[in-house]
Amino acid sequence: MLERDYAKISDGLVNWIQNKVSDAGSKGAVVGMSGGIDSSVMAVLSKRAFPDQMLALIMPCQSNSQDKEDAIAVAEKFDIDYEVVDLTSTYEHLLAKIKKEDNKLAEANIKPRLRMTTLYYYANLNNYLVVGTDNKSELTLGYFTKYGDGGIDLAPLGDLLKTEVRELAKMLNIPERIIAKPPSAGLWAGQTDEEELGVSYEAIDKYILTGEGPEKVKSVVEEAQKKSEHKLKMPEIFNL
Ligand SMILES: Nc1ncnc2c1ncn2[C@@H]1O[C@H](COP(=O)(O)OP(=O)(O)OC[C@H]2O[C@@H]([n+]3cccc(C(=O)O)c3)[C@H](O)[C@@H]2O)[C@@H](O)[C@H]1O
Ligand SMILES: Nc1ncnc2c1ncn2[C@@H]1O[C@H](COP(=O)(O)OP(=O)(O)OP(=O)(O)O)[C@@H](O)[C@H]1O
Repeated sequence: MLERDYAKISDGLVNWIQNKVSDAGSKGAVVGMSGGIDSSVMAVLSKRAFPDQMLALIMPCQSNSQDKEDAIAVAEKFDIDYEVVDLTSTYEHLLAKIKKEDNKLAEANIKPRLRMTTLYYYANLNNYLVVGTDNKSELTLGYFTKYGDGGIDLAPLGDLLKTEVRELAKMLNIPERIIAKPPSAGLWAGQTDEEELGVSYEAIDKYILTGEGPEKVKSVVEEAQKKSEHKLKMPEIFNL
């Protein structure tokens, strides 16, 4: 990986978030905290950017209770104002109304979309922006739910690879147990990113950085990238 000055990157990110929020005429930031590394980093940086105008939302949705405890532990360690909004019953109620057949991914993608809806409620209410947590590895692969965790106003970590976010997290003193957790979208019990993708973030990041790596990694990255191009664009418009 590239040698980087993570203290300088952290200061740059804080300054960037402040400028973007101010350019938008907004007053602060709302961040969803999952108990994972990316959102812990973004919550800590947003708190630095807006010490008194930053809210974290912890939104379990049939989630592992340890993740909620981890998110609360980070919020308390860094004195971050947070609310817990449990979306489980909302999710189950909606699914009971609309479900036609079993489809794990179609059902699971509703969870990040309910979180997005909730984040925007608080953003509207407080004149805050929704600060996302997607990193360069996820954006490159399109490994996020369209209009779910991809439905955000700012993507400050979008130029940092997953492995670089880990270095940034260490520099920010994010608790080790969060840094060490296997990355997971938490969409179903036992899901891990690396199992779903079939390759490790180390290998993915090396390939993104250098264009080199085993054939399997190349095909996973290139196919995912091609399949998800639409996720990073505005919807197609029929031009008159
Ligand atoms: N060419 C095209 N042009 C315009 N739109 C197109 C399209 N192809 C599909 N679509 C639309 O996109 C939909 C598919 O995209 P989407 O609904 O996102 O669904 P999809 O990409 O199938 O699933 C989301 C993936 O992201 C992963 N994820 C989700 C959440 C968080 C994280 C994480 O680690 O942080 C990872 C999740 O595990 C899963 O692998 C289609 O149903 C269709 O509506
Ligand atoms: N239970 C949750 N409560 C609040 N926000 C959540 C929750 N789960 C996911 N999110 C939001 O959606 C983003 C995508 O989360 P996800 O769990 O899919 O994996 P991730 O990209 O590995 O992020 P993280 O490392 O923060 O878990 C999170 O970073 C967070 O902002």
